[in-house]
Amino acid sequence: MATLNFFPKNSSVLSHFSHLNISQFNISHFNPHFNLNQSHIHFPKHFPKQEQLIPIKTLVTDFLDSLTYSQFAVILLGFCWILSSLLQKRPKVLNAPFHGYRSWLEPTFFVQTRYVTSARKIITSGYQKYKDKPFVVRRYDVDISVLPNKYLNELRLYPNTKLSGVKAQVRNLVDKWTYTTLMIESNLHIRVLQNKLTAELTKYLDIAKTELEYGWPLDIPQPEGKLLRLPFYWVEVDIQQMMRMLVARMSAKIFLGYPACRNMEWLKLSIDFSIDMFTAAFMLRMFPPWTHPITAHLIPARYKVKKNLRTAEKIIGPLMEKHRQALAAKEKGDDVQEDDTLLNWMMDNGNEKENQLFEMATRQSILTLASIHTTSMGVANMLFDLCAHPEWFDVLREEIVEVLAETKGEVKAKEWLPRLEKMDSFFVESQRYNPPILLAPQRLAVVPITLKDGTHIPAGTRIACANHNILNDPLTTPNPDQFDPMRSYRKRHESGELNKHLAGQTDKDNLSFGHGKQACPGRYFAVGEIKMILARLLLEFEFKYPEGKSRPRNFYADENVFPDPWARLMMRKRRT
Ligand code: HEM
Repeated sequence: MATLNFFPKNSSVLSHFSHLNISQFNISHFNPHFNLNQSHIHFPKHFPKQEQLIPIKTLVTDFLDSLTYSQFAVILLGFCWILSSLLQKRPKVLNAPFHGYRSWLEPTFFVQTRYVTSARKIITSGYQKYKDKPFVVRRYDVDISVLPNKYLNELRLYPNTKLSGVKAQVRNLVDKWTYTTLMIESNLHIRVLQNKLTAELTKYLDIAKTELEYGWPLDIPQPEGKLLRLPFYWVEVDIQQMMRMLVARMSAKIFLGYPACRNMEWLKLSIDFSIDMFTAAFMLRMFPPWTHPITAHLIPARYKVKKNLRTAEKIIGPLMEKHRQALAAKEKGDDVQEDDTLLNWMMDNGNEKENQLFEMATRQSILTLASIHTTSMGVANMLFDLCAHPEWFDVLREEIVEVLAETKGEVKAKEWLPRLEKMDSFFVESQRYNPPILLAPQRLAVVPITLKDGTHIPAGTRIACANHNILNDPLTTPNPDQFDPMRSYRKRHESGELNKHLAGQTDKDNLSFGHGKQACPGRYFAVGEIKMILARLLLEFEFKYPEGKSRPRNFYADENVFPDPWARLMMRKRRT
């Protein structure tokens, strides 16, 4: 086997190191509790003499000589990895303590590795320990300074040029290698949600409903189903996948219109894109940025992202061309009928660059990333919670029947949406237990910021709030361990604040959709979709857990949360 012959025996290479002063290394990176200046740490007054180093030197040379080229390459890469971690700038809130170390001896790499699966434990113990003070958790790629929510009212006044949500998001996606940089360059995808979708919410919910009706017999098994047949006895189903399909159809209808919303290639893409993008970014974050030019090419999920984007171009291109032709025909005075799609609005309101095919196709794909899994998880989690607390099925069903009676079967979202108050309250409670993320909102400090009480946030610092812990703090939610789905319903009616405590509204205690001007711009549409799907499911079907199963546990990948992908439910058609 070929081995490396590094140093001729008795070479003087090692003696070159004897002049180095150990304190030049940033040992605190390995463990921040390790302070070279602490008086209880003693170093010998003199470094060993050259003759004393000879046995070590022989050992090292023998070791290096025995290595194969590939072993050496792995060791070299590991060395560079550690070195670059030491040199990488990881700004944090000044004087905020690091949290998550098991002892002062534990290397940072171990803490970062534990964060991948134990972020919940680390953040929760930090929240309990520091409560009113900032602390720092360590992810492979970034240190996140977790701030108490007492700062939120002050922080929300900073514009996104100083505290940026989108920059935090694209860093999470490792933008340079996942084609998401365009989210920073233009906010067209946010403007369309704020100025068009939310401004005309009930109109778009009604449009989405037509697609729900189309997809219902295709995605939800039923006795007279076209593809899937559900007899009147119990059948085990993958409820999460069903919900993803329905939500993908509804989103496609409002974004791209007919017939693209029936294009299976687009529907598949809009479900897969999030998974591929998340996996690619998650893998990339494990490696230091200087390795990305190499590692990015070794990550299969990134190729899938690329492939998805090529497919998106293939589908979006003809739609853009069609709209351009329609505009030209309208200018000539022709009467042209078009679907009222968000894509058309984006084309009409976007500049030349935003209207380039690659940009538009990527932006549409990013919108699927933000909207489909989050919303479908919302419905699936409500069903999981209902099956764990089945006494609430009838309460929600009664409300739906009442609303249908009150509105005389009116199907317009404007009528039914605000009346499903108990379902709204149930969703808020379900989200309290099952947030999609443990640290929200996340912001990147673009400039240095000093808060009123002197807390200093250097430029480049990632800050966030422990949304899940805040909402589950007894000070925010009395008896937080009790699943009480009518909490916000009672709050509204007891205080007379009928327009408050609703799903989708954010405040400093409820950050499930983020906070401030940069809060989720699709949240009201998401809540409407969730209510629309759940109401129909509850009216037509019964649900329960398979024999011996109970509420599935949540999985964690860094601070992201998702329900057990293998969880199943039993469903059967209701005999009404
Ligand atoms: C239950 C469903 C959803 C949940 C839980 C959710 C949650 C969130 C959260 C926590 C944020 C970060 C906000 C912040 O930093 O303050 C966010 C951002 C965002 N969401 Fe949602 N979301 C949902 C549905 C949707 C839908 C349906 C859409 C699109 C129609 C959407 C589009 C976006 C976009 C574009 C952003 C980025 C905003 C920005 O960069 O300023 N979301 N969402």
